[in-house]
Amino acid sequence: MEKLRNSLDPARLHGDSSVSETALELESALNIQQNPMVLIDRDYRIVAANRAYREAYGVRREEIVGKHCHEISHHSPIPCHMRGEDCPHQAVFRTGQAHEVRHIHYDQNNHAEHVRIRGHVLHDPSGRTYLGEEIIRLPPQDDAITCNDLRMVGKSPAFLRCLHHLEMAARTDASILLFGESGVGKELAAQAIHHFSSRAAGPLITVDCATLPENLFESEIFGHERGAFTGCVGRKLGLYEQAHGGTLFLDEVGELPLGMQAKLLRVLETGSFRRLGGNDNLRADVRVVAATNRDLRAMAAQRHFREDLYYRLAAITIDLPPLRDRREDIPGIAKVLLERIGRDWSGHWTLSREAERRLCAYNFPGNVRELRNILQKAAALADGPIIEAKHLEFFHPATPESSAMPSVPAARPRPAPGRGQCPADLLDLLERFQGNRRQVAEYLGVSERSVYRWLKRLDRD
Ligand SMILES: Nc1ncnc2c1ncn2[C@@H]1O[C@H](COP(=O)(O)OP(=O)(O)OP(=O)(O)O)[C@@H](O)[C@H]1O
Repeated sequence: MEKLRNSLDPARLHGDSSVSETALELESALNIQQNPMVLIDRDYRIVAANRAYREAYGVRREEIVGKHCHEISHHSPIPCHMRGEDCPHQAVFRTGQAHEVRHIHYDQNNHAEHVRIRGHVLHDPSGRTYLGEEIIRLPPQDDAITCNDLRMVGKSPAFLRCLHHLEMAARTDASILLFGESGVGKELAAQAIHHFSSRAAGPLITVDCATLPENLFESEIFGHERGAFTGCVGRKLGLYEQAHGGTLFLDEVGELPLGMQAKLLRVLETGSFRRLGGNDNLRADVRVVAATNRDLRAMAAQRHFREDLYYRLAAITIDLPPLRDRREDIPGIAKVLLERIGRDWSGHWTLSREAERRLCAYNFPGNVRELRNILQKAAALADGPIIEAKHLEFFHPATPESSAMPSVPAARPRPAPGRGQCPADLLDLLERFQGNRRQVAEYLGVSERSVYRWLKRLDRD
């Protein structure tokens, strides 16, 4: 870096005559780096690039020096932060701090690859700042995170920004609150955090707060000793203790009744607990990730959620964008979901161009879960391997062009299904009520917890 710094002589860099000579000198300094590296000025112009960079992107020196970085790596006429991406250039020149992001870069043949970019801050002798971008190329299988055969797919700026936040947050040991609509991928995001964290080799334990019965809360979370209550045989480790050395995922934390919130807060604050019927104060080393589709701050203002618990859970908050705000991801996710359906049903389906266009225009109130539902039905209806537009059944065929959503039919309560039974058309109802589980529950005359439990079961089937 020192050699590089010395080469950054402003008189030579910005003088007319010796730019290429200086670029060559800088380039030889950059060649010390094995990873592709490029030096960029405040105006997004490439000042020099090392050999590894030129080879990775299939470009000659004369083709890139003096060009805008976004033209070369993103094939875009505008800087990537203007397209919604987290841009190291912005961060370095605004804050003067090093910055790391995950992006998709394109080579000369328009081949996309996932990269991690480390943006270093460099100063020339007169104090002028430059961005030194070191590019770490990620292996192809890293374009999706594989967790228990579930893949988190996407390449839109909104998705990449979210993925980047998940990765950065995962590296800390702080508690993380994931916020997003139903079906948007919060559980997958929690798995991704665990996977990226230093606790990845430890357990990931999920607590479905929406379905945990109040009377079993303590024994489920803290465990119990033998004979702690009538009918209790043997000792049981609680979920909190089981998560020792790993991550505890509190799904649907907004559904937790106030009484349980107080008990949860106590263990999160002290890190210590007792099994039911036990006398020992035990400790577990646990990182907490929570998820909700509720506005917990508004709930706290109405005293439906404890404010102190909110702050304990939300050291870092990450919003997961709804699918309609990242439409570019729809074809890629649909492809992966169809592959999965094909594996499960021993078949093979792809989308016709028109079917893909229709999907990309749809609003998806139920997000990725709804997309999967639509594709499953379409695969069942298709009489060959190609899914046509006519096979796609939308409850809300609203498109961005006709953005007014048709109103939801009047929610006259329907007789509840058999006790504990999941109605066959649950996913259709979810679509009809625009992903609103509370309205589905009211319509069915069951608790929201039941709807949540059925949905989770469907995800696992
Ligand atoms: N980016 C993605 N790529 C591929 N599949 C996804 C993605 N996001 C979500 N899914 C799939 O969509 C379904 C719903 O995801 P998930 O259960 O994580 O959503 P959620 O936000 O936790 O929903 P809820 O709030 O209703 O619990 C799952 O089958 C999941 O595998």
